[in-house]
Amino acid sequence: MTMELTPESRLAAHCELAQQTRDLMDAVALTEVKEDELLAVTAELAALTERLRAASRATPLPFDISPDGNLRHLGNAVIGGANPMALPLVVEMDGLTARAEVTFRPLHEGPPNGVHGGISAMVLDHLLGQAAAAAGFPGMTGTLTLRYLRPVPYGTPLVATAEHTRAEGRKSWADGRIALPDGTPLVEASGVFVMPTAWLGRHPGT
Ligand SMILES: CCCCCCCC(=O)SCCNC(=O)CCNC(=O)[C@H](O)C(C)(C)COP(=O)(O)OP(=O)(O)OC[C@H]1O[C@@H](n2cnc3c(N)ncnc32)[C@H](O)[C@@H]1OP(=O)(O)O
Repeated sequence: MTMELTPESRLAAHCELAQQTRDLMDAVALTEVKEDELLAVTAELAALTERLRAASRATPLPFDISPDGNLRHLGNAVIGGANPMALPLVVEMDGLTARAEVTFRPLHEGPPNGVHGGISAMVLDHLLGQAAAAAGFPGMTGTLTLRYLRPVPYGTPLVATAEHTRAEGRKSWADGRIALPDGTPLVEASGVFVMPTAWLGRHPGT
């Protein structure tokens, strides 16, 4: 794991850029402006892309320690504030349960008016993994099993939760779900997380 010391003000500016980019992505997905305007905006964006590429890294921002002392990963595709692909999901621990409020956007459409199943899977993969890690059993996803019970709407506040259930050697298990605020489950997930051999010795008890 690489740790970097980057000034907080620059990281905050990077996160603002990522948020502006998310807003742009939403606007692109929904725009109805005329063709000449599409072409003009495309040209402006191409110029902006080149400005950002003037100084570029090979990989997204790595794990680091935030000023409040917590491990964070601003480049992560699910929780990373500096990654425009990320929702970003804000995961909180409620006892041993990992919990995140999530409102999907039209950008996440799979079936008409619903969220793509792969997007739900991505959120649950992360949340289950974080629950296992918080319980002291970090690992890579080995197997993720999903049960899609009801279509997942976008534009509606939803709640995603996950909890570690058991561990055996390098393997650990977690369950989770995405649900309506009244608890009605929409998607359920179970996952097996395996601590790679290369991680052995880096974590307590391994
Ligand atoms: C806090 C942050 C949370 C982040 C959550 C996000 C998680 C992710 O998205 S991770 C990315 C997606 N996952 C991957 O890329 C994983 C790719 N696969 C791998 O790296 C390896 O195959 C890995 C690590 C899963 C297993 O490799 P390795 O350690 O060599 O396994 P191996 O020694 O053969 O097996 C160890 C045990 O795990 C089991 N196992 C191996 N692979 C799997 C699997 N895919 N599913 C279930 N069990 C498995 C084996 O049966 C064995 O069990 P037992 O000890 O009972 O015999």
